[in-house]
Amino acid sequence: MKPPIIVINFKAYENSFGNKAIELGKKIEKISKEHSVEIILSVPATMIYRMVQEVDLPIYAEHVDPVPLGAYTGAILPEMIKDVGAKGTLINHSERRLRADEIDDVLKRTKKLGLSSILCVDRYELVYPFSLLRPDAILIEPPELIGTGISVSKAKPEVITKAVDEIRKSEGIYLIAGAGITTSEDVYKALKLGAHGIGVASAVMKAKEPEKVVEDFITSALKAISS
Ligand SMILES: O=C(CO)COP(=O)(O)O
Repeated sequence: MKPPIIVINFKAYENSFGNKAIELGKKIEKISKEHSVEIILSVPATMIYRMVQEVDLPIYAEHVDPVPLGAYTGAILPEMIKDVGAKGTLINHSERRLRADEIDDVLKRTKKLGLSSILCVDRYELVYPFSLLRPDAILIEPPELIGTGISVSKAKPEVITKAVDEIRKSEGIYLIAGAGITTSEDVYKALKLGAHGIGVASAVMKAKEPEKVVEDFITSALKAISS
C-alpha cells in the first residue's frame, strides 16, 4: 500500500460479479498501469478467485467472518480468502459491522496470514483506539453519506481533518477517507485535507463510463499529492 491509495469497493451491484466485474476490473487495471498508481479492488467473496486469476491488481475481500476453523456453515474465513489469492480484506465496513473483540481477532489472524487489512470506522473518535490494533489502514466513512453522492470531503471535511490528527498519534498506519466521493474535486479535497487515499463504490460501480471516473480520480489524487 502506498499513497495515493485508491480502494474501489465493488459491493453487490449488478456489475459487481460475473463477466461484468471482470471487464470492469480489467479496465481499472489498464488505467492503474498507465498512471503507475496501484488500485485496490475489494470484491464479493465469490469473485475473489476469478479476479485474482484475470486482473493484475491487489484483490481484497469485502468482509471476513470472525469465526475459527470448524463447524461454521457458510463462513468465509481469512484463511479461505488467502487460499484463493486475496491480498487483504476490508474489516468492519458500515454494511458489515463486527464487534470490537471480533475486529481484534480478525486482525490478529490476517496479520498472521500475511494479509493486508483496511479497518473501517464510522467516526474519528475510533481512529486512534482502533489504530492500536495495528491494521494497515483505517478507512473512515460517515455511514449517512455512503451512496448519497454527497462527499465526506465537502459535507464533513472536519471528519477527515480530525481523523488525520488521530492517525498521526500512531506510526505507520494510513488514513483513507470515503463516503459519497463522486467527483475528482472530492478526491482532490480529501487528499488535501490529509487523507492518504480514498474509498469509493457507487461513483464507479454506477457510472456509464467507470474507466473515465477512475482516471479522473487518479489524476486528481496525483495532483493533490504533488502540489
Ligand atoms: O462504502 C463505501 C466504500 O467502502 C463508499 O460508498 P460510496 O462511494 O457509494 O459512497
